[in-house]
Amino acid sequence: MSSPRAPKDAAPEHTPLMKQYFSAKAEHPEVLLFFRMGDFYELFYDDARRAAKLLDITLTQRGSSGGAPIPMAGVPAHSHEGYLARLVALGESVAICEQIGDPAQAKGLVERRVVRIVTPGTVTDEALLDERRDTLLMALAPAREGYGLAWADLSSGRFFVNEVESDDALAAELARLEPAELLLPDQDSLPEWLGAQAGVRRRAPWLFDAEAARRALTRFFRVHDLAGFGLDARPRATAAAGALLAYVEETQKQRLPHLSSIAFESAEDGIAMNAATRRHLELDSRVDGNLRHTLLGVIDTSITPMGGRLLRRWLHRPLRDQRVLRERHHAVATLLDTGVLEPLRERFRALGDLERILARVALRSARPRDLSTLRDGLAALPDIRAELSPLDSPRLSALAAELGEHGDSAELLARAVMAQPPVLLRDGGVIADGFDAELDELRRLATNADQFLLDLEARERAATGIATLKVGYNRVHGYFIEISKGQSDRAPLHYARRQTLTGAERYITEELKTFEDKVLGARERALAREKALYEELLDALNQSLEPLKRCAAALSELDALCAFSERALALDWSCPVLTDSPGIHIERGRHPVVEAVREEPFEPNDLALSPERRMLVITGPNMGGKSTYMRQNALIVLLAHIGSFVPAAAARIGPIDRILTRIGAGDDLTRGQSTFMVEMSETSYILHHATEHSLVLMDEIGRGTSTYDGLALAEACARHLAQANRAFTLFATHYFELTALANEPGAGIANVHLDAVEHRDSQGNERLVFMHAVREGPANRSFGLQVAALAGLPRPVIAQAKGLLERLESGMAASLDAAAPAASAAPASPQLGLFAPPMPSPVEETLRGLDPDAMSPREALDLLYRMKKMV
Ligand SMILES: Nc1ncnc2c1ncn2[C@@H]1O[C@H](COP(=O)(O)OP(=O)(O)OP(=O)(O)O)[C@@H](O)[C@H]1O
Repeated sequence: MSSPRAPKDAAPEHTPLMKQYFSAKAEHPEVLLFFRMGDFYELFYDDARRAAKLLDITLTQRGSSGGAPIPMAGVPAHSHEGYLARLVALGESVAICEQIGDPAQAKGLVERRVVRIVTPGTVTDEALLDERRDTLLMALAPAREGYGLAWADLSSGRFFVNEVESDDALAAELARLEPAELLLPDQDSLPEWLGAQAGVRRRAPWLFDAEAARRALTRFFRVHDLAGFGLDARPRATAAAGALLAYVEETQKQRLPHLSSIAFESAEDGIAMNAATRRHLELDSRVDGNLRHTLLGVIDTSITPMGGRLLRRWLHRPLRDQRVLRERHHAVATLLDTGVLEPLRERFRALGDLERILARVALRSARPRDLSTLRDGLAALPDIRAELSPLDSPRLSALAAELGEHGDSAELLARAVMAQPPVLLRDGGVIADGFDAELDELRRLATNADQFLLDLEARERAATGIATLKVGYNRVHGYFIEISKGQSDRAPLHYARRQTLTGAERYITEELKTFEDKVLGARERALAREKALYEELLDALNQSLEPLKRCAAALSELDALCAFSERALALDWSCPVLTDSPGIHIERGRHPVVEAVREEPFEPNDLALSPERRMLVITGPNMGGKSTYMRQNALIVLLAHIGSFVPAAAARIGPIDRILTRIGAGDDLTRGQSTFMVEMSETSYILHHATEHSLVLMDEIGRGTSTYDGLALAEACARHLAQANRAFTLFATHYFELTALANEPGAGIANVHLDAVEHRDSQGNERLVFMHAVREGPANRSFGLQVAALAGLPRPVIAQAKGLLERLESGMAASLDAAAPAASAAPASPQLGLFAPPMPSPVEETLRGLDPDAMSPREALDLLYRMKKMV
């Protein structure tokens, strides 16, 4: 951590300015200190070295203090936001030390104070935030069993808590929420992987004390107890919330009226997905970084950033409550059927990011354009309500009611704020003309001054008859009437001498003095008045903060639901049916992302899973579409559970508690685990967590190790999933042996396959055409060599492989003739069976030919030695 390394014993020799710096730095040793000096924020010592490296700015020196030169780096105050954004993105925190009061008025050193600390999880400045992603601060309170979790989004005011019982559940929550900053108690007992999370900040363990937290929270929220937040008898969550609040208060150093309540978010209410599942299904990220080719990339056509953030939250937390989901589905259908979709979406364009604007209003950092956007947004409300009012949808009606009226705020903003205010309040011109008489007067004075002076000059010339008389101004003496020396004896008596120059005399009159008093500083006073009015405006808006926040939340949800409708219409999706009876039935389902990306038409496929048919073993050629089929079904189930329509002709889905996947592509080798190790730990997670309400995808399990080990593991896992977990499972495999599982009575396992056909094209080249259609029964060929040829393997290698394959297959055929009845499950054209009996070995031949009863002990021992040599 950075700290000034200044010579300690030389402290008395430090300059007063550096003493001021050290005292500020001493309070914030762990973060970079931006020390305001005039038009710059300066960093010193180790902070300067660190910032120079991170920001690629020049490291210089500023004189010396305490007998040593002071390393220094600085950023201009007017453009410091860009630098802050970069530091925060790099996980750094920055304490902002401002000059307090007016430097021009200060006697001696101007006072300086740290006014706030910008940290990755607490930023609220527009420039430092990702528009379409929440920025979360999280605190974690470990208990003897499980953990308490609290997370807050200061840029919206949302504050949640939860409790989890295991490390697995904790990891899943971290993967879902991806906090920008994670507060952990500074103690050794935490699992090692937690410390390796992004954005970890260690805090003193006593900050995570449940009883102290309860007191701090009741004080902060001004409540008697925490029962209203669902926090009574939840010491773990309370401790986490308290630790979070302490950090927020410490860094923000101001009131936080938008943090107005805490909500308990139970993990059981959502369909559980762990980090691997989110990654495998490419919900909102991809290994190649192409975000358009993710599920979110396809479904997010929301208009407002707040709508987009809500959609992402929904996507990461599919719900289990079918009543809520049915209401969303109904709302989406209503928007579609009634033709209000486009007019409504058009209105959303005026809205902007009301949610974050309101947070900045609460934090009093809202800028003029935030207020004009809020004004325009509120002005759009009556039209939005009018579009919604005739609709017959419970959810839409509830949202219309949540919007509220906000006539007072709308009217106030319409009167108070200029049509197009400047970016910053600093130079004024924000408060509209006609809003405040005093401001109008001050502005009139400031702008009319020039004309007044010209008029005065003309009048005085006429009155005195001195044609060279001039009215002027200088900083020291203020306004004056100037008459050349030669004419000065003609100056009227009421002219009071102000200044004598070599060639001229300068005078002041009563009228000019009065004018001067009024005008001098009119601009400054107008600005001060504007700032005061701006603060009053923020006060007034803060009076209505809660209803305004509810309005922004309702608008976000409307935007998200409209995006679902728009997608359903544009992509021809249908409304899923959620039922209480277990099973998943999908007709003509498609993969939303593959379909959007591919130029050729997508082949739709059905899925039927029920309590009697729990597992599908999926076989077929490489490139045949197995992975696509599995993922599309998971995505359809997921979309149905966030309230969206789905890419299928029809879908009927029973209760689902988890989606669990093991899919090979994009294995994360950066975590220092081998491919096989990753495969097995993900499989182990699935076998431990899948229930009879879970949807499990297993893609080519066992491929990461030797063939026999792999097959044995794959079969054992498939059996366990079908018999012990009893999960709804899609099991894609190249191990043909697994197709025999379907023959076991009562196992609930069926075979489906994908196919390809070979044909010669007009040039006589062999071509492989993938059918992409899922059919009942096992596949009969794997086309591995043909796919390898397609991939460009050299012809001699393919030719040699063909020869080897033929030899292996003929060996197989011979052994199959004599083989056990298990082989009867094999198709007419056999694949190579790994567990088929191999050719007899010389040792076996020898054993078969001997008669142990006819051998002496000595002969038996000799034979044993000979056989040992044979193997
Ligand atoms: N139903 C479909 N309709 C059209 N194209 C499809 C369909 N399914 C898959 N595809 C295309 O085929 C490609 C290969 O599919 P996929 O990766 O699912 O095959 P696979 O059987 O899992 O292959 P492997 O066994 O080699 O992993 C996909 O990238 C996609 O472009």
